[in-house]
Amino acid sequence: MEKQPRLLASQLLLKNSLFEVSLNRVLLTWKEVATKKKRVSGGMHHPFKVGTSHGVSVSEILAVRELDVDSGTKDDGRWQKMPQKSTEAYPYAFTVSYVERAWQHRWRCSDVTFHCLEGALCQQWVQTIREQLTALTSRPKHLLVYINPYGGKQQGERIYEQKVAPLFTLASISTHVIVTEHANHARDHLRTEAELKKYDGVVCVGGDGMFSEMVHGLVSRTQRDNGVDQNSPEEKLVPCTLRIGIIPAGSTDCICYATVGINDPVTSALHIIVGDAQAMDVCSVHHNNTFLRYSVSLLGYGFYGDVLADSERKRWMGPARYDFSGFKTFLTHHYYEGTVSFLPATDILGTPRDKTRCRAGCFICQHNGQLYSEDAPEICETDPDVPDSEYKGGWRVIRGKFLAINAASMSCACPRSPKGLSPAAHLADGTTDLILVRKCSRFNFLRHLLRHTSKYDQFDMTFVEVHRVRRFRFTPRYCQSDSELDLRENGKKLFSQICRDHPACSCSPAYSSWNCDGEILPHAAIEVGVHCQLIKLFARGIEEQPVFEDLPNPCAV
Ligand SMILES: CCCCCCCCCCCCC/C=C/[C@@H](O)[C@H](CO)NC(=O)CCCCCCCCCCCCCCC
Ligand SMILES: Nc1ncnc2c1ncn2[C@@H]1O[C@H](COP(=O)(O)OP(=O)(O)OP(=O)(O)O)[C@@H](O)[C@H]1O
Ligand SMILES: [Ca+2]
Repeated sequence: MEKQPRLLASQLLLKNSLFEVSLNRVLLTWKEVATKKKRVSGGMHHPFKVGTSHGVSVSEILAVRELDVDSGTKDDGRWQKMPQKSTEAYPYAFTVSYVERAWQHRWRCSDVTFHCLEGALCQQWVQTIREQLTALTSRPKHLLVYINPYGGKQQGERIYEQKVAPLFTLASISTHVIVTEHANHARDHLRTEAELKKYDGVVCVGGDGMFSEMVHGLVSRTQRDNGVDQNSPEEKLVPCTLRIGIIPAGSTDCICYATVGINDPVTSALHIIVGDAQAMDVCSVHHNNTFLRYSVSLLGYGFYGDVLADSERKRWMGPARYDFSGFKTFLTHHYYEGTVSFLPATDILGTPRDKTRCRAGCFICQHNGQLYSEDAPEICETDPDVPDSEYKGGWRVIRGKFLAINAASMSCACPRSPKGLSPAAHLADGTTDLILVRKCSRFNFLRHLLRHTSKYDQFDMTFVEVHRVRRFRFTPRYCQSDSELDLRENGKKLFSQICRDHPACSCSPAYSSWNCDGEILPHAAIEVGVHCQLIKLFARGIEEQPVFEDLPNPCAV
């Protein structure tokens, strides 16, 4: 890294030891200096350096405040006990709050207090650090916050008040907080009423369902403001400028997992405060040229659709409903017939079987995002060796009986499956991973499911295939027309009809439902397109390792 000119350097007291403290445009560092004098050549007394350096990136400083040492209080009102020695000899002090990395991608707010000999020096430090922070233009100053009081374990309000609001106050972020009163309250407010010009970002406190509300509100609003028709599946959508923050308080929190690495409210609040940005792909889902919904994580037909449909009736069970319904759906073992057509993404870097993972600063997302913005042609080579598939104008067509059809636009990592449904999927590469699980025995399907929780490859099975695609369509076998909905309402009739027609079948119903990020879609026949980097989150992707490899953890102080 290019050496940055020093802005300030002083010897300050920290926990009764003298430190050489230095600030440049990138780093605040401090290194212990021995207090014992040592005679060196030339007859002068020089302090000799002991201990190791501690450093924090300026971009990860949350706040700085002067301490009123005489009265023994911080200016945030909290009492602080001053060491006797420092109050006598170093009567002025300031505290720097900064991001400290803890276990498993968690971030914590840590404080370090430096004591100065003179008030002017103390003020100079505070002022210079404040100027540095003001220069960080990506940091939000005004946020619009929506809290779902009923998400997950119904702890949204408590989590926000106790863990998040104090951090926003510390970082001088002003908020307008709305506690939602009904489902889609946040979505509709964002889409029609919210004065978005007043804010630097929107935040939701809740689970994936609340995040989905934010996406729908913000994307729809942006298209409306720019005169784009959402109902046209071919339309290129306009990216949203406001970033979205998620304070996790839901049942699955898979967006948090995949974008931050953990579902921890404090960690997410800190990513918002430092003004992180992570672009994300969004899929639009249409039926017969009518817009249905957007999806950012999972579009699942068959297994995950059936799990969701069953679990919706058991919301009272809380997050455990998914395990209960998952077990039940596994036992029912239904398969569904239909045709999947898709446009493979052939011009991009990366495949769903890669060992590399989408991580902070992902090169594949950067590269493919650039390709997408240059409107590279989507050409697909034909592959005559693939059985029961056809090619039509670059599209591949596969007919079959499927236990599950899943499209994962990101890994979908979550506590149930830390590597996710598609471990090598990318957050912002303009593609979704289409996973086809064909009809197989219960035992084999269990093996496939179990591999989501182990190091073994869930795609390395004869009945599973995975394709990285830009668009796809699905048409269920028993319904090629608009009468699909009526038929679905008359499901029982159709079910028995099919069983009469196919006496050897295992009595699978004709239709499943699509699980679209945890919402049931009203149609089985859908068309899906990926919109590369349509939204931005207050996140940076999962960090691979600590930023300062050569410096010890600042929490050592
Ligand atoms: C044997 C254990 C196998 C475990 C395999 C687990 C794979 C789990 C993969 C989870 C992927 C979640 C994708 C996230 C989707 C979100 O947009 C959405 C909204 O929050 N969540 C769900 O739809 C919620 C969907 C929740 C689905 C839970 C499925 C649980 C399956 C349990 C199967 C038990 C079989 C036991 C046989 C003895
Ligand atoms: N005030 C409210 N009353 C009832 N439902 C609400 C309210 N506010 C939001 N919702 C709806 O609650 C649903 C679930 O919320 P949320 O996503 O926060 O939690 P969850 O379902 O427990 O978590 P996950 O989506 O991660 O499984 C959302 O789809 C949202 O539309
Ligand atoms: Ca993607």
